[in-house]
Amino acid sequence: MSKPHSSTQPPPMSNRQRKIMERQAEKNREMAAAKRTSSKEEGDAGGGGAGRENTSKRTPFRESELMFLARHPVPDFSLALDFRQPVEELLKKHPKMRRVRLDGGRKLSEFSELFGVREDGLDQDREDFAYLHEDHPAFTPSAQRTLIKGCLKDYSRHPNKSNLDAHYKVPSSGLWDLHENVYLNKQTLDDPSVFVPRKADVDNQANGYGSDDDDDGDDEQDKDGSDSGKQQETGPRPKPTPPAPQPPTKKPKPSGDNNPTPSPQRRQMVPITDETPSVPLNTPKHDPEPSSQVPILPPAQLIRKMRWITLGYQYHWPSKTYNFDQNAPFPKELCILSKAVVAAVEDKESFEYPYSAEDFVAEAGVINYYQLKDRLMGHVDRSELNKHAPLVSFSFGHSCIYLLGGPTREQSPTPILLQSGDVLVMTGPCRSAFHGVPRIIEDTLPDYLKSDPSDPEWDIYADYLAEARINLNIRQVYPPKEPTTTTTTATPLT
Ligand SMILES: O=C(O)CCC(=O)C(=O)O
Ligand SMILES: [Fe+2]
Repeated sequence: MSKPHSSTQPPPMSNRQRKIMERQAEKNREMAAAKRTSSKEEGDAGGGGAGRENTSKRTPFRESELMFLARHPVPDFSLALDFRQPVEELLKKHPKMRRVRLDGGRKLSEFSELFGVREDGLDQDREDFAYLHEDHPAFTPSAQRTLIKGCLKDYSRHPNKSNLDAHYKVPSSGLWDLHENVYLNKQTLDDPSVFVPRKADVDNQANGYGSDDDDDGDDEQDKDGSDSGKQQETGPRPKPTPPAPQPPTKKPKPSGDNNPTPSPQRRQMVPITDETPSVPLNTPKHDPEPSSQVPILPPAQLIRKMRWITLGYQYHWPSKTYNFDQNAPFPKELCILSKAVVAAVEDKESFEYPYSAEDFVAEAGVINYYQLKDRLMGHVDRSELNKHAPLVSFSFGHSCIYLLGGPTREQSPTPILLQSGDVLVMTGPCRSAFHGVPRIIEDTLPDYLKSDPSDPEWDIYADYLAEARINLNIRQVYPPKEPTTTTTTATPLT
């Protein structure tokens, strides 16, 4: 029953009025977000940071970002390269595109059974080309589900770090397990231990959370002034000495300096600029102060605030460099998988920039977790010492628009529709191209990820994916141990 409205209250709105107002509010939010991002970028690039976007100075990359992140009008998603449309149409629509035959190399399924043979027999030609047809995803639905489970449950545990670690004392068993316990009614929200406490509140207290393998290095850092976080076994591969640090063209800002109310780090809002140092610096790496303001949330909500986790050599976002003394064990299946992808595209005649799969070692990875409204602004991944090794990237869940630009933001980017199960390899000059994800596209979750009648455990993952995209990307950090002569032909990458 609706209440009669009093004269002091505004008159009730019609549905139409409400819709118009909501649309306007959304528009205002977008414009404010675009302004914030652009002023951040201008600030980072030393462009004055006036806080206002000078439309005449917008780069083609920025124009493209703005077009795809707009909600009204809805962008024309058909502008994006869709590798699953019939190949003739794809090539006709995008005359600059080439089709690369991969049949000289080994089949992906020889490397990993995650590239298994489809039960429906639709396998012919599947591995012949560097891009894919709708009926021939690189990953079978069940392989995608396996990797998604890995990304959410297994790889997100310590010692791998997540953005939440800066402010929360996440238990060593992982946030997903806690979420699962509540989801499966093994624990209820009446149980205080299901709420992950703030780091600021529990630091220096015996709290039952954390353990040796929960050590994030913060305390060590303060103690001795160096980035001496947890030392991990680095394995049999000797660490090459990193080249002498070069002074950055612009001083990297100390972390958390302009973030008075820290929230779980949103990597999306920290674009990497042209001036980001191209080699890791051996400077102390400071983390933001744990905030006493971050909300205490039920696991189902906190899990949606997880934006990234790092695998292998732990990446330090505030300084955009690696922590070379924090090398978490790299999941073996991901080493095999990424090597298989590099092998599939190695040394083909069509490529001018071969990289030998033998030289490829998966040493670091990032898993990006996107909620539907999230975005990752244009950047170049330039923190790895090895700028020639391909970057191998897997997409799961909702589709996105991926903008692939050139060496500067001046080059107009190519929008690519990345769908669940797609594999993207950035290699050759493309390895140092600007790229970003301005848009996750709603209602694009494939049916096979919405439910799995054969797996009752899948429901919790399906719920999460109903509003999410996951990107797993894998990098080689160091140059190969014994470089082969064929790998050094690439043009220098800035
Ligand atoms: O989400 C993606 O597809 C891209 C992620 C990315 O560029 C990165 O993590 O550096
Ligand atoms: Fe990237």
